[in-house]
Amino acid sequence: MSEATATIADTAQAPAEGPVFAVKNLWKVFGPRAERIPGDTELHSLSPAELRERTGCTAAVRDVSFEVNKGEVFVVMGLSGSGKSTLVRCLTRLIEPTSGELSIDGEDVLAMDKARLRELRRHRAAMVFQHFGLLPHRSVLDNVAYGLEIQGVGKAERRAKALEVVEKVGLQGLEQRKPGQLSGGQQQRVGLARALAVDPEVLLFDEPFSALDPLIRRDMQEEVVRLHREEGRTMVFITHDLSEALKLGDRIALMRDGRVVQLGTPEEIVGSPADDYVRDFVRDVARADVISVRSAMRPAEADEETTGAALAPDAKVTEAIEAVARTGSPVRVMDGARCLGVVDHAGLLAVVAGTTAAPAPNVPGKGEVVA
Ligand SMILES: Nc1ncnc2c1ncn2[C@@H]1O[C@H](COP(=O)(O)OP(=O)(O)OP(=O)(O)O)[C@@H](O)[C@H]1O
Repeated sequence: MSEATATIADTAQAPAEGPVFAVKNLWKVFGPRAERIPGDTELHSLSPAELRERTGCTAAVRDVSFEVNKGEVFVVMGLSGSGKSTLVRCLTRLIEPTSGELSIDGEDVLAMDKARLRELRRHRAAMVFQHFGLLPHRSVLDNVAYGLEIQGVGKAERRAKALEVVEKVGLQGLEQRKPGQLSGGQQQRVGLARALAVDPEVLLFDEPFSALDPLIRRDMQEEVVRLHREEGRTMVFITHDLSEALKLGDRIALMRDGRVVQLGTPEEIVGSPADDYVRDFVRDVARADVISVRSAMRPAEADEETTGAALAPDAKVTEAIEAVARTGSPVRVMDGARCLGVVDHAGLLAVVAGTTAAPAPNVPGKGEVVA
């Protein structure tokens, strides 16, 4: 008890080095006497339909644990009804978890009072929704400044900040338009700018692009990648779209029936699916776009270390295919001046055919000596 109190008090001064969000054994159960479900292990093995039949309850989030690290894009992916929205809404208690532990920067979210929660949602973890929630009678600029207005920021300051983020998301020139005079993609940019204006520690995206047409959607995904690259802001991104998850995620939590069935990098999920469900999910992914040359290489023979095209260890196999096809020789995988190995025709084909061993997390990496 006292330990928890100390943690909360300490966060005021101590910049957190640990994870941004830490979630442990989190449950959200909807239905009558929901709170009895997490503790009743006999019920845990039931399918959602059996659980509903036996108890009248739906376990939207079942015993989920993970951490979101500072600066990463953490994607929550799964089919409709798998529990993504419920899970992410639990992070700021827009939905009240049934049980488990939840903290942000070491501060217990479940212990927060109303004022602290409001502060959490307004300043620390801003949400970008699929339905942009824009105020129709306000200009773009005023919509963007809205979050600052409710924080009580003065007019001149919020205008300056709003102008800055409007430019950041590529809406300059449209500041005085009303939302109804914008395309769907532009409206989504306003929603994004509004969330960015309050300079939150974490941005939470709830399927923000799923209503957009494919080309605009791609633009917006690139926008997120760019913003992330420029700012390094922590992001939690919900999507049911695998290619979006693979494109944006540093790590992906793949959900099924309220559980996280696999948590890993795109490469781990595609290269070593945890079970048949995940394998089936990723079956049609172009593996060469996701698997890195680090996972496809073999040790270099003596003369191979010094000649031929070179790629960084995280380069994708697609790039190596291009280089091998062009030069006809194996490509060196270089960590700075050090040759970690080479990728040749056989290694590349094995990735494309899906016959490579799973990408091992312990393949030679930075700082390791390669014989
Ligand atoms: N308020 C509620 N009352 C009862 N059941 C709910 C409630 N909200 C969600 N559920 C159920 O919880 C499960 C998870 O829903 P959730 O909306 O989190 O899934 P999702 O993965 O976000 O789906 P989608 O992609 O369709 O938004 C579903 O079975 C849903 O029917």
